[in-house]
Amino acid sequence: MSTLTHAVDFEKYHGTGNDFIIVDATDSVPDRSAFATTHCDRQRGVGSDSDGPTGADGVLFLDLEDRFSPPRIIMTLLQPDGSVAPICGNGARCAAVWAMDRTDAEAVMIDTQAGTRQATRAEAGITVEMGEPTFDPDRLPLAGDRTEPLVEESVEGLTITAVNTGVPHAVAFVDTIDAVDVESVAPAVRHADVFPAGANVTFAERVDSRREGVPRFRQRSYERGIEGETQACATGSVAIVAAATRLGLIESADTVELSVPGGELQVERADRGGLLLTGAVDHEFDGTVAAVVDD
Ligand SMILES: N[C@@H](CCC[C@H](N)C(=O)O)C(=O)O
Repeated sequence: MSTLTHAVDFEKYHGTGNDFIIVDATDSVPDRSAFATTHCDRQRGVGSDSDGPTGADGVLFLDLEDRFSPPRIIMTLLQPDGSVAPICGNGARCAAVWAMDRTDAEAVMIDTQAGTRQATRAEAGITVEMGEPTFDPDRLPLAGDRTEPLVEESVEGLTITAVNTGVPHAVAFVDTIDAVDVESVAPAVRHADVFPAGANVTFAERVDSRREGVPRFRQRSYERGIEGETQACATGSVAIVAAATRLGLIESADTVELSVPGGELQVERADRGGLLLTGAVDHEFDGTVAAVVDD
């Protein structure tokens, strides 16, 4: 057997700092996990001619089916550790722009392992359906035969509420988010026995509203699969809104603003149920990298 390499074109996008390498899924990448681990590396991964390596938070393999109206995309997110994430809210927004630029459509349907989500162009970027969060222990999942949701319990010394927003999140409300040493505190919770599939760990601080009647939180998230803090995490933003609503910290969430390290996100309740997330998307650069093919 010989080892060959095959050139793969990519485009690099970010949604409020959560950044992704986008590859057309019709391009042959036999080992997607290895491809993601290699090219997401922050020191040696993809980069632009001017800035050198940037790496990424993941690789989105997108299969565009433009015979449908609205066009559909089958989205598969490979993370830097080689795992597949069922959904990614910021990735979905990037995928939507990628598809809209190819089709001139203003709306697309995105098929993910967590369900189909519609994305539409909005004044502040892209709005994507995020579905209905659940606290159900079986659907999180939580370990054992637990029947009660995990709400404001101490796990590894951190008081958290567990919610699944397409992926599992442990949400901790804190007084001063800048004082949290995320990289020290989060890993034990992310790997806690109560989360058999692991969990993302999202910290939230309630801050003064900028718009009357619109609650506002600052957010920092430590992501499973990246094993570090990211600039934004959309499923985490939705998790904060769901947990804050359940705990009575906010009234029924018509609109909530989230300030993340990479920018601003907004969560709203959708007319047809579930939550919507809106935020900006930027196209960074394009390039070509190698995928290994065993012959
Ligand atoms: N960054 C994402 C979430 C990606 C999935 C997550 N790391 C997991 O493995 O659960 C977002 O914007 O939602």
